[in-house]
Amino acid sequence: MQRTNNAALFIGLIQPSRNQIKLKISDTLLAKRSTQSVNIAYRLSLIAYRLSLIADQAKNGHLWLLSHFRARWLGKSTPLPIASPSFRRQWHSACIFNPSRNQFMAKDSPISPSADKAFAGHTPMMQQYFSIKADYPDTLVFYRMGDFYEVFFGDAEKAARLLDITLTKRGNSGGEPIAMAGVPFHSLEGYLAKLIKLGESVAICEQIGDVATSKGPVERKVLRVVTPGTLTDTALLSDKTESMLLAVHQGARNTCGLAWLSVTQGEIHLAQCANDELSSWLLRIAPSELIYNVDVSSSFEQRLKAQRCTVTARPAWQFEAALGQRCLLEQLEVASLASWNAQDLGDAHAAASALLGYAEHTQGRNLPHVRGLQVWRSGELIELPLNTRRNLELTQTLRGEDSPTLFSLIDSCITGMGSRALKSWLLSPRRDRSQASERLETIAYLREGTQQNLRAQLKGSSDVERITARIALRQVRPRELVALRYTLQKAEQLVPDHGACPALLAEIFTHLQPPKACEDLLARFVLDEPAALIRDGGVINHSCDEDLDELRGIQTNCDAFLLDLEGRERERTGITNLRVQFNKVHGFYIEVTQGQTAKVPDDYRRRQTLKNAERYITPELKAFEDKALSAQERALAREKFLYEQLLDQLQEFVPTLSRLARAIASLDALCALAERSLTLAWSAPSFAKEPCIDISAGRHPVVEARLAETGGGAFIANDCDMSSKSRMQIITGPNMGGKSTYMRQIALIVLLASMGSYVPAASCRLGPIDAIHTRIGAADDVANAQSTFMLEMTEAAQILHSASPHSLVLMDEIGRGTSTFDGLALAGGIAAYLHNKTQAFTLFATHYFELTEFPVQHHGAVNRHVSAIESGADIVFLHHIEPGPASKSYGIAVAKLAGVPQAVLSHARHALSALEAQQTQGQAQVDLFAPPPEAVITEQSAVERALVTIDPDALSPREALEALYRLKRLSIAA
Ligand SMILES: Nc1ncnc2c1ncn2[C@@H]1O[C@H](COP(=O)(O)OP(=O)(O)OP(=O)(O)O)[C@@H](O)[C@H]1O
Repeated sequence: MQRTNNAALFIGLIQPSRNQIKLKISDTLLAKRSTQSVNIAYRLSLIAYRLSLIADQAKNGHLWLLSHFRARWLGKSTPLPIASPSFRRQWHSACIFNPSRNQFMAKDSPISPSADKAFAGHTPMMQQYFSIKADYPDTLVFYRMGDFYEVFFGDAEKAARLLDITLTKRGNSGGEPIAMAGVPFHSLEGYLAKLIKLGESVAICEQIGDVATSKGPVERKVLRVVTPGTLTDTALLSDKTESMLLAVHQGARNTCGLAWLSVTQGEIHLAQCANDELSSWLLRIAPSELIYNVDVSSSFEQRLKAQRCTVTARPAWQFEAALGQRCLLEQLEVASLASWNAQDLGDAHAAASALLGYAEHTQGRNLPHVRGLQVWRSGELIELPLNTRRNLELTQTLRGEDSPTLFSLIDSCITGMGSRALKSWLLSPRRDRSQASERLETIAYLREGTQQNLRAQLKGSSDVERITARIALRQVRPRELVALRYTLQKAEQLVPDHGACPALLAEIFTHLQPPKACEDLLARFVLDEPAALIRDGGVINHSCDEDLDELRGIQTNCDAFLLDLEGRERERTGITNLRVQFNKVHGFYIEVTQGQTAKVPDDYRRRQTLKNAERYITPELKAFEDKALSAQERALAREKFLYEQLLDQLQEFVPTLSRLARAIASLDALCALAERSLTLAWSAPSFAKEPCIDISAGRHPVVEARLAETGGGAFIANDCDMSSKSRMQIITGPNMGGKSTYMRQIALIVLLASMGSYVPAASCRLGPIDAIHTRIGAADDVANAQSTFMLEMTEAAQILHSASPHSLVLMDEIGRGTSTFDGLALAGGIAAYLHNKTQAFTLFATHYFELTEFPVQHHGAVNRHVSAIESGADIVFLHHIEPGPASKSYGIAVAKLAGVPQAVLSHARHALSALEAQQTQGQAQVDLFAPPPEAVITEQSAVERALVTIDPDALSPREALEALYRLKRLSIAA
């Protein structure tokens, strides 16, 4: 808790926002340590408790103490009465008075009296630093000192290492030189970007007091904490990716509550899931930062820590369902969560309480722009497990690059908002087709020419979504406001020129009405080309404030005034070479050469004597000097004041601007899909109720684009016809023939159709789909101690456990990671399981010829092969999928293509003939797919039969002993 110089005895609950209280108790009051003062403190604490407010200044001073008590009380059913003896006992057992701070502090507070003793020898400024740092023990504290942000001690060493800046030792505090490193204030953003990329968090501590008037160190305060999951600065964020903050709460009975948001978006997301579904949720949300309850089980914690993001434990009291529900109601300004059907999601509410608390803590204020809620339920979305995303190269290539991927191909959005919306559509397709159908209907409409106009008008639009969030958080920069103004002007022209349009588009257009008053306000207040930062001045427009105009007038009229004064003084004194001048050291002065000094009037006061001249000041010039010099400073202060006022006025437009931003994003994404469908000659898919994947002339969009780019020839389109009667394709054919490409293209077409996009095919009819699973290729996961084969089997096991008859499963060369017989046997077993039990739509590519026998006994399976022709020892790939099994594998021909030395090839050919001859001679036919014989069930033994009759709970000790003897006898007899 900050110390306060407030003269009042005490002020309680100064900021009654729901998850922050500032409980200020004046030093003088606490210094008395009287019964009265303690009682007041008790009373305030209790009010805080009764209002169920949570202080977010954990582990420090009173606020920590309150939360600590509160967490304990919550376990009890009755609240403690004011100043009851047990309250007193609790207070004294946990709290200690720290005389050097005039504060009660938690006994284990990092700034307890004992810790304070250690501060005693430090300079006042260092003491201030330590007290601030105590609130942010795990965060780098950037402490503003004039034109620099300084970091000290351990932080300095870390920052110097991470940022490659110089570590120095200066001065002396507490008997030791101070290790420090610093960065200039104007290059803060660059350094922050670097630290955030490395997963660090930074508390920005600014000078908030008046440097001129403060005695001792100027007052400083942490105004915001920049963490990887709560970024708002456009410079630190990727244009096309949201930075998500996720809170995870481990509930009772194997459930988890999830709450997440992007601080720059206006929406909170909630979900509840079973523990074993957590991984797929984490994958889908892809948080940049994850917070969890410090009390979770250690195995749960390990799972969370395995995430590739910043993971932080937060105090248990921050995860509380009742509080979370209240926070949500307040945040959304509603009386009930019923309209989202979210009133019973206790675990998610608990996560939401921590989420909102943490997000507000980092921003240093509440989040007025967050007004939307989206509840996600297991089973609503099509499952896209990690392997599927990776293998299908949806947003990243297998090498980890951003392109060429499916997303990079379809993302022709004009704005960052559009790209982000499109990415989330791609990665969160719904099982229910209504959303996809609406999008398809809109794309069809946009393809009729409208999209070109709209896209042209969207060009140059700014990121309204992020700017709006920054307005709400009062962090917006002047130039962002100008960009917003231009976008609002553009948005006015986005209104459709057509009458009837699809419902989705009509809804988008209703939100595309930019608030005219907001545009006018921006035009009136902000210069067309303002300075980058308000602190530099030159931001507020002319003629919108008289005081500012006057102050600016003084600065601009300075030259004219001085010339005028010079003329008048020359006339008055008769000194023709008299000059009025200015320098930074002495300010304004009148310079008279030594020979003319006798003519100087009485009201001239000497300012400086030079060899050849005297410099004077007059009362009039002094008055002007005061006015001119202070005018600049005052103009700057006035601009800052007016800017704050502007931000106040802009707050009322935040909800409209958020809606506008979402409308622009959706419109942009839909226009991009329309444009892509035209440019890449895609067609509209249709949806069916019965299970089917019926594609004619389907293409792999990324491979096709790549071939076109590199002049690698035309892509060969292929059909796929799967239904409940023909659910499995066994695909064989030469290496490089196109098996993987074919399988992947089917998955991509299914995904594109499910998100509501046109597809790279002549036609596509798609039944219900609940998941896309892939087992394609495998790289050793040495880091996780998994061999290629282990990984292959783990992935196969996951698919066999989770796939359903509505899933699409891609199995590429399963079993190849072990010996031929093991691999073949396993591949046969897996194919049979998928066919008989799972009954998923399965594309099963293999080099085991034996598996081409599979369809003979399994009527839901068919053979397909990729065609190739041999010409001498060479091979030509036709990439065409045809019915029936492949006749040969052409492995040696492909090796030749790859440039394997001739000697190796002849050796291989020779060995191959020998192996084939050996196989045809001595092989008895093995039925690979026959079910295993039933396990022999042996009869129960006498002991086992006797055991069944015993009910241990019903036995007395004596009877138990007798039973034991009886069992022993039976076992000897047997
Ligand atoms: N339908 C197609 N039209 C044109 N080129 C294709 C087609 N399918 C595949 N190719 C080309 O052939 C290359 C190899 O395809 P793919 O990896 O699918 O073969 P594969 O049969 O799975 O090989 P392997 O069995 O060795 O894994 C692709 O990178 C692509 O350049």
